[in-house]
Amino acid sequence: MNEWLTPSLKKHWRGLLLAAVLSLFALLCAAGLLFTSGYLISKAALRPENILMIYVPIVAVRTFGTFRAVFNYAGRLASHNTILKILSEMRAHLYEKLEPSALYIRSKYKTGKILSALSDDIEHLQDLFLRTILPCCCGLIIYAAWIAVLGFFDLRFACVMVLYLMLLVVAFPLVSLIRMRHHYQRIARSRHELYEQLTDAVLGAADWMMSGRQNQFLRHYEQLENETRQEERAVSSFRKRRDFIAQVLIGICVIGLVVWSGNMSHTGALQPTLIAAFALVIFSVAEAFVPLSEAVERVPQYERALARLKEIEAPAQHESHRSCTSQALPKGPSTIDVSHVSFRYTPNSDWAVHDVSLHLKPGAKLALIGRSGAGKSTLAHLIYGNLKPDAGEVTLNGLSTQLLGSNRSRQFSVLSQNPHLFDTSVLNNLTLGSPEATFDEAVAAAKEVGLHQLIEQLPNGYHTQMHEAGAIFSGGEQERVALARTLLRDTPVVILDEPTVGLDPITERALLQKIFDTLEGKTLIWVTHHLIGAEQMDHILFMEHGRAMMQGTHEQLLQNSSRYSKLYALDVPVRLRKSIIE
Ligand SMILES: Nc1ncnc2c1ncn2[C@@H]1O[C@H](COP(=O)(O)OP(=O)(O)OP(=O)(O)O)[C@@H](O)[C@H]1O
Repeated sequence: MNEWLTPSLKKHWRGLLLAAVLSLFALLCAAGLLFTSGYLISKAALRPENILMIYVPIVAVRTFGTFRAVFNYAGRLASHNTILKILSEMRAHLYEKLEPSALYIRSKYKTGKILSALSDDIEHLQDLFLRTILPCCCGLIIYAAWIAVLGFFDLRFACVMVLYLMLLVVAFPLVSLIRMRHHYQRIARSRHELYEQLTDAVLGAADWMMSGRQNQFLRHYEQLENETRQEERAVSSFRKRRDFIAQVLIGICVIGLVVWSGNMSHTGALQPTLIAAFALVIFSVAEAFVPLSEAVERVPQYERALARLKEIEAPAQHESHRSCTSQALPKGPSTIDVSHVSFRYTPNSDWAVHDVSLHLKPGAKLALIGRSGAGKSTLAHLIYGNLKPDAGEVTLNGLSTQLLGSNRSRQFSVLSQNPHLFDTSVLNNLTLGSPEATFDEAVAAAKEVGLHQLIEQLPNGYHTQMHEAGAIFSGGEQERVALARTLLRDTPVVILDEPTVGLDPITERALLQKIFDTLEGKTLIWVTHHLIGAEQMDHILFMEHGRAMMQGTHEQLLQNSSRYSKLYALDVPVRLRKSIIE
Protein backbone atom coordinates (compact mmCIF):
# COMPACT_ATOMS: atom_id res chain seq x y z
CA MET A 1 0.00 0.00 0.00
CA ASN A 2 1.18 3.52 -0.46
CA GLU A 3 0.06 7.08 -0.07
CA TRP A 4 -2.55 6.61 -2.79
CA LEU A 5 -4.47 3.88 -1.02
CA THR A 6 -3.66 3.99 2.67
CA PRO A 7 -5.26 7.39 3.51
CA SER A 8 -8.47 6.47 1.63
CA LEU A 9 -8.68 3.06 3.27
CA LYS A 10 -8.08 4.59 6.70
CA LYS A 11 -10.69 7.27 6.14
CA HIS A 12 -13.37 5.06 4.59
CA TRP A 13 -12.82 1.73 6.36
CA ARG A 14 -16.29 1.85 7.90
CA GLY A 15 -17.98 2.25 4.50
CA LEU A 16 -15.85 -0.52 3.03
CA LEU A 17 -16.54 -2.83 5.96
CA LEU A 18 -20.28 -2.16 5.68
CA ALA A 19 -20.17 -2.93 1.96
CA ALA A 20 -18.25 -6.17 2.63
CA VAL A 21 -20.67 -7.29 5.38
CA LEU A 22 -23.74 -6.53 3.23
CA SER A 23 -22.27 -8.38 0.23
CA LEU A 24 -21.47 -11.33 2.45
CA PHE A 25 -25.03 -11.37 3.79
CA ALA A 26 -26.31 -11.25 0.19
CA LEU A 27 -24.21 -14.34 -0.63
CA LEU A 28 -25.34 -16.13 2.53
CA CYS A 29 -28.99 -15.35 1.68
CA ALA A 30 -28.42 -16.72 -1.84
CA ALA A 31 -27.00 -19.92 -0.34
CA GLY A 32 -29.86 -20.07 2.20
CA LEU A 33 -32.40 -19.54 -0.60
CA LEU A 34 -31.14 -22.46 -2.68
CA PHE A 35 -30.67 -24.69 0.36
CA THR A 36 -34.21 -24.13 1.65
CA SER A 37 -35.62 -24.34 -1.90
CA GLY A 38 -34.02 -27.77 -2.38
CA TYR A 39 -35.32 -28.85 1.01
CA LEU A 40 -38.79 -27.48 0.24
CA ILE A 41 -39.03 -29.23 -3.15
CA SER A 42 -38.07 -32.56 -1.59
CA LYS A 43 -40.31 -32.09 1.41
CA ALA A 44 -43.28 -31.09 -0.76
CA ALA A 45 -42.79 -34.22 -2.90
CA LEU A 46 -43.32 -36.41 0.17
CA ARG A 47 -46.73 -37.13 1.61
CA PRO A 48 -47.27 -34.20 3.98
CA GLU A 49 -48.29 -35.39 7.41
CA ASN A 50 -48.69 -31.81 8.43
CA ILE A 51 -48.85 -28.75 6.16
CA LEU A 52 -46.96 -26.81 8.82
CA MET A 53 -43.89 -28.96 8.02
CA ILE A 54 -43.48 -27.09 4.78
CA TYR A 55 -44.79 -23.78 5.98
CA VAL A 56 -41.55 -22.88 7.74
CA PRO A 57 -39.34 -23.60 4.66
CA ILE A 58 -41.81 -21.58 2.51
CA VAL A 59 -41.36 -18.59 4.82
CA ALA A 60 -37.60 -19.18 4.82
CA VAL A 61 -37.51 -19.23 0.99
CA ARG A 62 -39.45 -15.94 0.88
CA THR A 63 -37.29 -14.36 3.54
CA PHE A 64 -33.99 -15.41 1.91
CA GLY A 65 -35.28 -14.36 -1.53
CA THR A 66 -36.35 -10.92 -0.32
CA PHE A 67 -33.28 -10.28 1.82
CA ARG A 68 -30.93 -11.46 -0.87
CA ALA A 69 -32.19 -8.64 -3.12
CA VAL A 70 -32.20 -6.15 -0.23
CA PHE A 71 -28.63 -6.98 0.85
CA ASN A 72 -27.45 -6.97 -2.76
CA TYR A 73 -28.93 -3.53 -3.33
CA ALA A 74 -27.72 -2.11 -0.03
CA GLY A 75 -24.24 -3.64 -0.57
CA ARG A 76 -23.93 -2.07 -4.02
CA LEU A 77 -25.15 1.26 -2.69
CA ALA A 78 -22.66 1.22 0.18
CA SER A 79 -19.73 0.06 -1.95
CA HIS A 80 -20.36 2.48 -4.81
CA ASN A 81 -20.97 5.38 -2.47
CA THR A 82 -17.67 4.73 -0.69
CA ILE A 83 -15.72 3.97 -3.86
CA LEU A 84 -16.92 7.11 -5.61
CA LYS A 85 -15.86 9.17 -2.60
CA ILE A 86 -12.44 7.48 -2.68
CA LEU A 87 -12.20 8.04 -6.43
CA SER A 88 -12.91 11.74 -6.17
CA GLU A 89 -10.35 12.06 -3.36
CA MET A 90 -7.73 10.20 -5.42
CA ARG A 91 -8.40 12.48 -8.39
CA ALA A 92 -8.08 15.57 -6.21
CA HIS A 93 -4.86 14.09 -4.79
CA LEU A 94 -3.54 13.49 -8.30
CA TYR A 95 -4.36 17.06 -9.26
CA GLU A 96 -2.68 18.34 -6.12
CA LYS A 97 0.43 16.38 -7.10
CA LEU A 98 0.37 17.39 -10.75
CA GLU A 99 -0.58 21.03 -10.56
CA PRO A 100 2.54 22.29 -8.82
CA SER A 101 4.65 19.97 -10.99
CA ALA A 102 3.22 21.44 -14.19
CA LEU A 103 6.61 22.89 -15.04
CA TYR A 104 8.36 19.58 -14.88
CA ILE A 105 5.56 17.50 -16.35
CA ARG A 106 5.18 19.74 -19.37
CA SER A 107 8.81 19.16 -20.26
CA LYS A 108 8.90 15.45 -19.47
CA TYR A 109 5.54 13.84 -20.16
CA LYS A 110 3.22 13.93 -23.10
CA THR A 111 -0.40 14.91 -22.49
CA GLY A 112 -1.38 11.34 -23.40
CA LYS A 113 0.52 9.91 -20.47
CA ILE A 114 -1.26 12.22 -18.07
CA LEU A 115 -4.58 11.40 -19.73
CA SER A 116 -3.86 7.74 -19.35
CA ALA A 117 -2.98 8.24 -15.67
CA LEU A 118 -6.22 10.12 -15.07
CA SER A 119 -8.44 7.65 -16.87
CA ASP A 120 -6.85 4.23 -16.53
CA ASP A 121 -4.62 4.22 -13.51
CA ILE A 122 -6.95 5.93 -11.08
CA GLU A 123 -9.84 3.76 -12.24
CA HIS A 124 -7.80 0.60 -11.79
CA LEU A 125 -7.24 1.58 -8.20
CA GLN A 126 -10.98 2.14 -7.84
CA ASP A 127 -11.46 -1.48 -8.95
CA LEU A 128 -9.08 -2.77 -6.31
CA PHE A 129 -11.80 -2.89 -3.68
CA LEU A 130 -14.87 -3.56 -5.84
CA ARG A 131 -13.41 -6.23 -8.05
CA THR A 132 -10.62 -7.72 -6.00
CA ILE A 133 -10.64 -7.20 -2.23
CA LEU A 134 -14.43 -7.54 -1.82
CA PRO A 135 -14.88 -10.74 -3.92
CA CYS A 136 -11.74 -12.31 -2.41
CA CYS A 137 -12.88 -11.68 1.18
CA CYS A 138 -16.41 -12.93 0.47
CA GLY A 139 -15.13 -15.94 -1.49
CA LEU A 140 -12.77 -17.03 1.30
CA ILE A 141 -15.39 -16.58 4.05
CA ILE A 142 -17.98 -18.57 2.08
CA TYR A 143 -15.32 -21.25 1.41
CA ALA A 144 -14.58 -21.57 5.15
CA ALA A 145 -18.30 -21.56 6.05
CA TRP A 146 -19.13 -24.21 3.44
CA ILE A 147 -16.34 -26.52 4.60
CA ALA A 148 -17.45 -26.05 8.23
CA VAL A 149 -21.03 -27.06 7.30
CA LEU A 150 -19.80 -30.16 5.47
CA GLY A 151 -17.41 -30.97 8.34
CA PHE A 152 -20.38 -30.91 10.72
CA PHE A 153 -21.92 -33.81 8.77
CA ASP A 154 -18.86 -35.69 7.51
CA LEU A 155 -15.25 -34.73 8.32
CA ARG A 156 -13.66 -36.95 5.65
CA PHE A 157 -15.86 -35.61 2.86
CA ALA A 158 -15.19 -32.05 4.07
CA CYS A 159 -11.42 -32.71 3.71
CA VAL A 160 -11.94 -33.99 0.15
CA MET A 161 -13.96 -30.83 -0.61
CA VAL A 162 -11.23 -28.60 0.89
CA LEU A 163 -8.79 -30.01 -1.65
CA TYR A 164 -11.22 -30.12 -4.55
CA LEU A 165 -12.47 -26.56 -4.10
CA MET A 166 -8.89 -25.39 -3.80
CA LEU A 167 -8.81 -25.82 -7.55
CA LEU A 168 -11.30 -22.95 -7.82
CA VAL A 169 -10.12 -20.93 -4.83
CA VAL A 170 -6.34 -21.20 -5.26
CA ALA A 171 -5.19 -22.96 -8.45
CA PHE A 172 -7.39 -21.09 -10.95
CA PRO A 173 -6.61 -17.61 -9.58
CA LEU A 174 -2.87 -18.40 -9.56
CA VAL A 175 -2.88 -19.70 -13.14
CA SER A 176 -4.90 -16.64 -14.20
CA LEU A 177 -2.44 -14.32 -12.48
CA ILE A 178 0.53 -15.90 -14.25
CA ARG A 179 -1.16 -16.19 -17.65
CA MET A 180 -2.68 -12.71 -17.65
CA ARG A 181 0.35 -10.79 -16.40
CA HIS A 182 2.04 -10.54 -19.76
CA HIS A 183 -1.24 -9.98 -21.67
CA TYR A 184 -2.09 -7.06 -19.41
CA GLN A 185 1.42 -5.70 -19.77
CA ARG A 186 1.05 -5.62 -23.54
CA ILE A 187 -2.47 -4.17 -23.39
CA ALA A 188 -1.34 -1.44 -21.01
CA ARG A 189 1.67 -0.61 -23.20
CA SER A 190 -0.35 -0.36 -26.40
CA ARG A 191 -3.17 1.59 -24.72
CA HIS A 192 -0.71 4.15 -23.38
CA GLU A 193 0.81 4.40 -26.84
CA LEU A 194 -2.68 4.89 -28.24
CA TYR A 195 -3.40 7.68 -25.77
CA GLU A 196 -0.13 9.37 -26.64
CA GLN A 197 -0.71 9.00 -30.38
CA LEU A 198 -4.23 10.29 -30.13
CA THR A 199 -3.45 13.32 -28.00
CA ASP A 200 -0.48 14.13 -30.24
CA ALA A 201 -2.75 13.83 -33.25
CA VAL A 202 -5.52 15.95 -31.75
CA LEU A 203 -3.15 18.63 -30.54
CA GLY A 204 -1.23 18.64 -33.81
CA ALA A 205 -4.12 17.91 -36.19
CA ALA A 206 -3.44 21.01 -38.26
CA ASP A 207 0.22 20.05 -38.78
CA TRP A 208 -0.70 16.51 -39.83
CA MET A 209 -3.17 17.85 -42.40
CA MET A 210 -0.73 20.40 -43.72
CA SER A 211 2.02 17.84 -44.15
CA GLY A 212 -0.45 15.64 -46.09
CA ARG A 213 0.58 12.63 -43.98
CA GLN A 214 -2.75 11.99 -42.30
CA ASN A 215 -3.08 8.58 -44.00
CA GLN A 216 0.26 7.52 -42.62
CA PHE A 217 -0.90 8.55 -39.14
CA LEU A 218 -4.22 6.72 -39.54
CA ARG A 219 -2.48 3.52 -40.70
CA HIS A 220 -0.13 3.55 -37.74
CA TYR A 221 -3.01 4.30 -35.37
CA GLU A 222 -5.12 1.45 -36.79
CA GLN A 223 -2.20 -0.93 -36.47
CA LEU A 224 -1.81 -0.03 -32.81
CA GLU A 225 -5.54 -0.43 -32.29
CA ASN A 226 -5.47 -3.87 -33.93
CA GLU A 227 -2.62 -4.99 -31.71
CA THR A 228 -4.59 -3.90 -28.65
CA ARG A 229 -7.71 -5.65 -29.90
CA GLN A 230 -5.78 -8.88 -30.53
CA GLU A 231 -4.49 -8.88 -26.97
CA GLU A 232 -7.97 -8.16 -25.65
CA ARG A 233 -9.34 -11.06 -27.70
CA ALA A 234 -6.66 -13.36 -26.28
CA VAL A 235 -7.65 -12.29 -22.76
CA SER A 236 -11.33 -12.83 -23.44
CA SER A 237 -10.82 -16.29 -24.98
CA PHE A 238 -8.63 -17.33 -22.01
CA ARG A 239 -11.40 -16.15 -19.67
CA LYS A 240 -14.06 -18.05 -21.57
CA ARG A 241 -12.03 -21.29 -21.44
CA ARG A 242 -11.26 -20.78 -17.76
CA ASP A 243 -14.89 -20.09 -16.86
CA PHE A 244 -16.04 -23.10 -18.87
CA ILE A 245 -13.63 -25.40 -17.00
CA ALA A 246 -14.77 -23.81 -13.72
CA GLN A 247 -18.41 -24.61 -14.58
CA VAL A 248 -17.44 -28.22 -15.43
CA LEU A 249 -15.69 -28.49 -12.05
CA ILE A 250 -18.81 -27.14 -10.32
CA GLY A 251 -20.90 -29.69 -12.25
CA ILE A 252 -18.63 -32.50 -11.01
CA CYS A 253 -18.96 -31.05 -7.54
CA VAL A 254 -22.79 -31.20 -7.76
CA ILE A 255 -22.62 -34.86 -8.82
CA GLY A 256 -20.19 -35.58 -5.98
CA LEU A 257 -22.54 -33.90 -3.49
CA VAL A 258 -25.56 -35.83 -4.77
CA VAL A 259 -23.65 -39.13 -4.44
CA TRP A 260 -22.35 -38.22 -0.98
CA SER A 261 -25.68 -36.98 0.36
CA GLY A 262 -27.41 -40.04 -1.17
CA ASN A 263 -24.99 -42.32 0.69
CA MET A 264 -25.37 -40.31 3.87
CA SER A 265 -29.14 -40.54 3.76
CA HIS A 266 -28.83 -44.26 2.97
CA THR A 267 -26.91 -44.76 6.20
CA GLY A 268 -29.43 -42.56 8.01
CA ALA A 269 -26.90 -39.81 8.82
CA LEU A 270 -28.76 -37.29 6.69
CA GLN A 271 -32.44 -36.75 5.98
CA PRO A 272 -33.26 -37.64 2.32
CA THR A 273 -34.92 -34.24 1.99
CA LEU A 274 -31.50 -32.60 2.35
CA ILE A 275 -30.06 -34.29 -0.78
CA ALA A 276 -31.52 -31.68 -3.14
CA ALA A 277 -30.69 -28.93 -0.64
CA PHE A 278 -26.97 -29.83 -0.72
CA ALA A 279 -26.96 -30.30 -4.49
CA LEU A 280 -28.51 -26.89 -5.09
CA VAL A 281 -26.60 -24.86 -2.53
CA ILE A 282 -23.29 -25.50 -4.26
CA PHE A 283 -24.43 -23.31 -7.18
CA SER A 284 -24.65 -20.23 -5.01
CA VAL A 285 -21.52 -21.18 -3.05
CA ALA A 286 -19.64 -21.48 -6.35
CA GLU A 287 -20.95 -18.00 -7.28
CA ALA A 288 -18.51 -16.67 -4.69
CA PHE A 289 -15.55 -18.70 -6.05
CA VAL A 290 -15.77 -18.00 -9.78
CA PRO A 291 -14.95 -14.23 -9.54
CA LEU A 292 -11.79 -15.03 -7.52
CA SER A 293 -9.71 -15.75 -10.64
CA GLU A 294 -10.72 -12.50 -12.27
CA ALA A 295 -10.10 -10.66 -9.02
CA VAL A 296 -6.55 -11.97 -8.62
CA GLU A 297 -5.58 -11.58 -12.28
CA ARG A 298 -6.02 -7.81 -11.86
CA VAL A 299 -3.22 -7.51 -9.30
CA PRO A 300 -0.54 -6.63 -11.92
CA GLN A 301 -2.79 -3.81 -13.17
CA TYR A 302 -2.87 -2.28 -9.71
CA GLU A 303 0.87 -2.65 -9.31
CA ARG A 304 1.45 -0.94 -12.62
CA ALA A 305 -1.10 1.82 -11.95
CA LEU A 306 0.56 2.58 -8.61
CA ALA A 307 4.02 2.53 -10.17
CA ARG A 308 2.96 4.91 -12.94
CA LEU A 309 1.27 7.32 -10.56
CA LYS A 310 4.39 7.25 -8.42
CA GLU A 311 6.51 7.91 -11.49
CA ILE A 312 4.49 10.96 -12.51
CA GLU A 313 4.27 12.21 -8.99
CA ALA A 314 7.95 11.84 -8.12
CA PRO A 315 10.13 11.87 -11.23
CA ALA A 316 12.37 8.91 -10.57
CA GLN A 317 15.99 9.64 -11.02
CA HIS A 318 15.89 13.26 -10.00
CA GLU A 319 13.66 13.10 -6.98
CA SER A 320 15.24 12.52 -3.64
CA HIS A 321 13.66 9.66 -1.76
CA ARG A 322 14.07 11.38 1.54
CA SER A 323 11.57 13.98 2.56
CA CYS A 324 10.94 16.05 5.58
CA THR A 325 7.76 15.72 7.60
CA SER A 326 4.97 18.22 7.22
CA GLN A 327 5.59 19.52 10.74
CA ALA A 328 9.20 20.24 9.87
CA LEU A 329 8.34 23.01 7.42
CA PRO A 330 5.23 25.01 8.23
CA LYS A 331 3.65 27.18 5.55
CA GLY A 332 4.93 30.73 5.90
CA PRO A 333 7.36 33.31 4.55
CA SER A 334 10.04 31.59 2.51
CA THR A 335 13.62 32.58 1.90
CA ILE A 336 15.17 30.91 -1.12
CA ASP A 337 18.92 30.53 -1.58
CA VAL A 338 20.46 29.27 -4.79
CA SER A 339 24.14 28.71 -4.19
CA HIS A 340 26.53 28.05 -7.10
CA VAL A 341 24.09 25.67 -8.73
CA SER A 342 25.02 23.74 -11.88
CA PHE A 343 23.02 21.10 -13.68
CA ARG A 344 23.21 19.12 -16.89
CA TYR A 345 20.71 16.57 -18.16
CA THR A 346 23.31 13.94 -19.14
CA PRO A 347 26.98 13.62 -18.19
CA ASN A 348 28.12 14.51 -21.71
CA SER A 349 25.66 17.31 -22.49
CA ASP A 350 26.32 21.03 -22.03
CA TRP A 351 25.45 22.67 -18.75
CA ALA A 352 21.76 23.63 -18.81
CA VAL A 353 22.44 25.77 -15.73
CA HIS A 354 25.98 26.73 -14.78
CA ASP A 355 27.13 28.25 -11.50
CA VAL A 356 24.06 30.35 -10.76
CA SER A 357 23.61 31.99 -7.37
CA LEU A 358 20.64 33.94 -6.00
CA HIS A 359 19.14 35.07 -2.72
CA LEU A 360 15.40 35.69 -2.53
CA LYS A 361 13.92 37.24 0.59
CA PRO A 362 10.30 36.41 1.54
CA GLY A 363 7.98 38.22 -0.85
CA ALA A 364 10.74 38.92 -3.40
CA LYS A 365 9.84 39.04 -7.08
CA LEU A 366 12.34 37.41 -9.42
CA ALA A 367 12.17 37.47 -13.22
CA LEU A 368 14.10 34.73 -15.04
CA ILE A 369 14.59 36.16 -18.49
CA GLY A 370 16.38 34.77 -21.52
CA ARG A 371 16.02 33.33 -24.96
CA SER A 372 14.62 29.87 -25.65
CA GLY A 373 17.01 27.20 -24.33
CA ALA A 374 18.79 29.65 -22.00
CA GLY A 375 18.08 27.46 -18.97
CA LYS A 376 15.20 29.39 -17.32
CA SER A 377 12.86 26.41 -16.89
CA THR A 378 15.72 24.20 -15.71
CA LEU A 379 16.59 26.75 -13.03
CA ALA A 380 12.90 26.94 -12.03
CA HIS A 381 12.86 23.11 -11.73
CA LEU A 382 15.99 23.24 -9.60
CA ILE A 383 14.41 25.82 -7.28
CA TYR A 384 11.23 23.78 -7.12
CA GLY A 385 13.28 20.72 -6.20
CA ASN A 386 12.32 18.51 -9.13
CA LEU A 387 15.88 18.35 -10.37
CA LYS A 388 18.91 17.56 -8.26
CA PRO A 389 21.80 19.95 -8.86
CA ASP A 390 25.09 18.38 -10.00
CA ALA A 391 26.85 21.06 -7.99
CA GLY A 392 25.67 23.61 -5.44
CA GLU A 393 22.43 23.63 -3.50
CA VAL A 394 18.98 25.24 -3.48
CA THR A 395 17.43 25.79 -0.06
CA LEU A 396 14.07 27.03 1.14
CA ASN A 397 14.27 28.42 4.67
CA GLY A 398 17.59 26.61 5.02
CA LEU A 399 16.23 23.20 3.93
CA SER A 400 17.24 21.71 0.60
CA THR A 401 14.25 21.84 -1.78
CA GLN A 402 15.20 18.28 -2.71
CA LEU A 403 13.95 17.17 0.69
CA LEU A 404 10.57 18.89 0.63
CA GLY A 405 8.69 15.75 -0.42
CA SER A 406 4.99 16.05 0.36
CA ASN A 407 5.65 19.56 1.74
CA ARG A 408 6.38 20.83 -1.75
CA SER A 409 2.76 21.46 -2.71
CA ARG A 410 2.29 23.40 0.53
CA GLN A 411 5.18 25.69 -0.36
CA PHE A 412 4.97 26.08 -4.14
CA SER A 413 2.25 26.55 -6.69
CA VAL A 414 2.70 27.02 -10.40
CA LEU A 415 0.70 29.29 -12.66
CA SER A 416 1.36 27.96 -16.11
CA GLN A 417 0.26 28.81 -19.63
CA ASN A 418 -3.06 27.45 -20.99
CA PRO A 419 -4.53 26.20 -17.69
CA HIS A 420 -7.14 23.52 -18.17
CA LEU A 421 -10.76 24.10 -17.22
CA PHE A 422 -12.33 20.79 -16.24
CA ASP A 423 -15.83 19.77 -17.26
CA THR A 424 -17.36 20.35 -13.86
CA SER A 425 -18.90 23.39 -12.17
CA VAL A 426 -17.15 26.76 -12.21
CA LEU A 427 -16.95 26.49 -8.41
CA ASN A 428 -15.17 23.12 -8.59
CA ASN A 429 -12.78 24.55 -11.13
CA LEU A 430 -11.91 27.34 -8.73
CA THR A 431 -11.45 25.09 -5.71
CA LEU A 432 -9.56 22.39 -7.57
CA GLY A 433 -6.39 21.79 -5.60
CA SER A 434 -7.92 23.19 -2.39
CA PRO A 435 -11.09 21.12 -1.91
CA GLU A 436 -11.41 22.32 1.68
CA ALA A 437 -12.05 25.91 0.48
CA THR A 438 -15.53 27.19 1.35
CA PHE A 439 -17.95 28.78 -1.11
CA ASP A 440 -17.30 32.23 0.39
CA GLU A 441 -13.55 31.80 0.00
CA ALA A 442 -14.01 30.81 -3.66
CA VAL A 443 -16.20 33.89 -4.24
CA ALA A 444 -13.62 36.10 -2.53
CA ALA A 445 -10.88 34.68 -4.78
CA ALA A 446 -13.04 35.20 -7.89
CA LYS A 447 -13.68 38.80 -6.81
CA GLU A 448 -10.00 39.39 -6.29
CA VAL A 449 -9.09 38.19 -9.79
CA GLY A 450 -11.97 40.18 -11.32
CA LEU A 451 -14.14 37.23 -12.39
CA HIS A 452 -17.01 37.51 -9.93
CA GLN A 453 -19.29 39.62 -12.10
CA LEU A 454 -18.73 37.45 -15.15
CA ILE A 455 -19.50 34.28 -13.15
CA GLU A 456 -22.61 35.85 -11.59
CA GLN A 457 -24.00 36.44 -15.08
CA LEU A 458 -23.79 32.73 -15.95
CA PRO A 459 -27.12 30.80 -15.94
CA ASN A 460 -26.37 29.05 -12.63
CA GLY A 461 -23.68 31.38 -11.35
CA TYR A 462 -20.89 29.49 -9.64
CA HIS A 463 -22.71 26.19 -10.18
CA THR A 464 -22.81 26.51 -13.97
CA GLN A 465 -21.12 23.57 -15.68
CA MET A 466 -17.91 24.50 -17.43
CA HIS A 467 -19.02 23.03 -20.77
CA GLU A 468 -21.85 25.59 -20.76
CA ALA A 469 -19.60 28.41 -19.58
CA GLY A 470 -16.32 27.37 -21.24
CA ALA A 471 -16.95 29.21 -24.45
CA ILE A 472 -17.35 32.53 -22.74
CA PHE A 473 -14.02 32.42 -20.91
CA SER A 474 -11.33 34.04 -23.02
CA GLY A 475 -7.67 32.99 -22.75
CA GLY A 476 -7.01 35.80 -20.25
CA GLU A 477 -10.07 34.86 -18.17
CA GLN A 478 -9.06 31.20 -18.09
CA GLU A 479 -5.72 32.36 -16.75
CA ARG A 480 -7.65 34.32 -14.10
CA VAL A 481 -9.45 31.13 -13.06
CA ALA A 482 -6.01 29.56 -12.61
CA LEU A 483 -4.92 32.63 -10.64
CA ALA A 484 -7.95 32.23 -8.35
CA ARG A 485 -6.97 28.56 -7.84
CA THR A 486 -3.47 29.71 -6.89
CA LEU A 487 -4.89 32.27 -4.48
CA LEU A 488 -7.01 29.62 -2.78
CA ARG A 489 -4.00 27.31 -2.44
CA ASP A 490 -2.22 30.17 -0.69
CA THR A 491 1.36 28.91 -0.95
CA PRO A 492 4.22 31.25 0.02
CA VAL A 493 6.02 30.75 -3.33
CA VAL A 494 4.41 30.95 -6.78
CA ILE A 495 6.22 30.07 -9.99
CA LEU A 496 4.79 31.87 -13.01
CA ASP A 497 5.59 29.77 -16.05
CA GLU A 498 4.91 32.28 -18.82
CA PRO A 499 1.20 32.54 -17.89
CA THR A 500 0.58 35.42 -20.29
CA VAL A 501 2.11 33.86 -23.37
CA GLY A 502 -0.07 34.23 -26.47
CA LEU A 503 -2.08 37.19 -25.18
CA ASP A 504 -2.02 40.57 -26.89
CA PRO A 505 0.27 43.12 -25.18
CA ILE A 506 -2.56 45.17 -23.61
CA THR A 507 -4.33 42.10 -22.14
CA GLU A 508 -0.95 40.70 -21.14
CA ARG A 509 -0.09 43.89 -19.31
CA ALA A 510 -3.49 43.96 -17.53
CA LEU A 511 -3.26 40.30 -16.53
CA LEU A 512 0.31 40.66 -15.28
CA GLN A 513 -0.74 43.63 -13.20
CA LYS A 514 -3.60 41.56 -11.77
CA ILE A 515 -1.21 38.69 -11.01
CA PHE A 516 1.32 40.96 -9.31
CA ASP A 517 -1.40 42.75 -7.32
CA THR A 518 -3.20 39.64 -6.12
CA LEU A 519 -0.03 37.73 -5.30
CA GLU A 520 1.49 40.69 -3.45
CA GLY A 521 3.54 39.50 -0.49
CA LYS A 522 4.31 36.08 -1.97
CA THR A 523 7.67 35.11 -3.41
CA LEU A 524 7.28 35.15 -7.19
CA ILE A 525 9.54 33.41 -9.68
CA TRP A 526 8.52 34.50 -13.13
CA VAL A 527 9.87 32.59 -16.14
CA THR A 528 9.56 34.80 -19.19
CA HIS A 529 10.95 35.47 -22.64
CA HIS A 530 10.46 39.17 -22.70
CA LEU A 531 10.52 42.25 -20.61
CA ILE A 532 6.95 43.53 -20.37
CA GLY A 533 6.39 43.96 -16.64
CA ALA A 534 10.08 43.55 -15.77
CA GLU A 535 10.11 46.98 -14.11
CA GLN A 536 7.79 45.62 -11.40
CA MET A 537 10.21 42.92 -10.33
CA ASP A 538 12.70 43.25 -7.46
CA HIS A 539 15.34 41.18 -9.16
CA ILE A 540 16.01 40.28 -12.78
CA LEU A 541 18.23 37.39 -13.74
CA PHE A 542 19.14 37.43 -17.39
CA MET A 543 20.24 33.96 -18.52
CA GLU A 544 22.24 32.87 -21.52
CA HIS A 545 23.65 29.38 -22.20
CA GLY A 546 22.78 28.37 -18.63
CA ARG A 547 24.74 31.21 -17.07
CA ALA A 548 23.56 34.31 -15.25
CA MET A 549 24.69 36.91 -17.84
CA MET A 550 23.47 39.85 -15.81
CA GLN A 551 21.38 40.38 -12.75
CA GLY A 552 20.10 43.23 -10.65
CA THR A 553 17.08 45.48 -10.39
CA HIS A 554 15.40 46.86 -13.49
CA GLU A 555 16.88 50.34 -12.88
CA GLN A 556 20.39 48.96 -12.28
CA LEU A 557 20.28 46.97 -15.50
CA LEU A 558 18.86 49.91 -17.48
CA GLN A 559 21.73 52.06 -16.23
CA ASN A 560 24.57 49.58 -16.46
CA SER A 561 23.72 47.41 -19.47
CA SER A 562 23.17 48.89 -22.90
CA ARG A 563 22.08 45.44 -24.06
CA TYR A 564 19.32 45.31 -21.47
CA SER A 565 18.18 48.83 -22.42
CA LYS A 566 18.00 47.82 -26.07
CA LEU A 567 16.05 44.64 -25.31
CA TYR A 568 13.67 46.57 -23.08
CA ALA A 569 13.15 49.15 -25.81
CA LEU A 570 12.40 46.35 -28.28
CA ASP A 571 10.09 44.41 -25.99
CA VAL A 572 8.13 47.22 -24.41
CA PRO A 573 6.76 49.62 -27.00
CA VAL A 574 6.87 53.32 -26.17
CA ARG A 575 3.06 53.40 -26.11
CA LEU A 576 3.00 50.85 -23.32
CA ARG A 577 5.87 52.44 -21.46
CA LYS A 578 3.91 55.65 -21.39
CA SER A 579 0.91 53.87 -19.95
CA ILE A 580 3.15 52.27 -17.33
CA ILE A 581 4.49 55.67 -16.31
CA GLU A 582 0.98 57.13 -16.23
N1 LIG B 1 14.44 17.01 -20.42
C1 LIG B 1 15.56 17.44 -21.02
N2 LIG B 1 16.51 16.56 -21.42
C2 LIG B 1 17.64 16.98 -22.00
N3 LIG B 1 17.95 18.27 -22.24
C3 LIG B 1 17.04 19.20 -21.87
C4 LIG B 1 15.80 18.83 -21.24
N4 LIG B 1 15.10 19.96 -20.98
C5 LIG B 1 15.86 20.99 -21.44
N5 LIG B 1 17.02 20.53 -21.95
C6 LIG B 1 18.09 21.35 -22.51
O1 LIG B 1 18.57 22.21 -21.47
C7 LIG B 1 18.81 23.50 -21.99
C8 LIG B 1 18.01 24.52 -21.20
O2 LIG B 1 16.63 24.27 -21.44
P1 LIG B 1 15.45 25.03 -20.69
O3 LIG B 1 14.19 24.35 -21.04
O4 LIG B 1 15.79 25.18 -19.26
O5 LIG B 1 15.52 26.46 -21.40
P2 LIG B 1 14.46 27.62 -21.34
O6 LIG B 1 15.24 28.88 -21.25
O7 LIG B 1 13.45 27.38 -20.29
O8 LIG B 1 13.81 27.49 -22.79
P3 LIG B 1 12.25 27.78 -23.20
O9 LIG B 1 12.04 29.23 -22.93
O10 LIG B 1 12.21 27.46 -24.64
O11 LIG B 1 11.41 26.88 -22.36
C9 LIG B 1 18.45 23.47 -23.46
O12 LIG B 1 19.64 23.31 -24.19
C10 LIG B 1 17.56 22.26 -23.61
O13 LIG B 1 17.74 21.64 -24.86
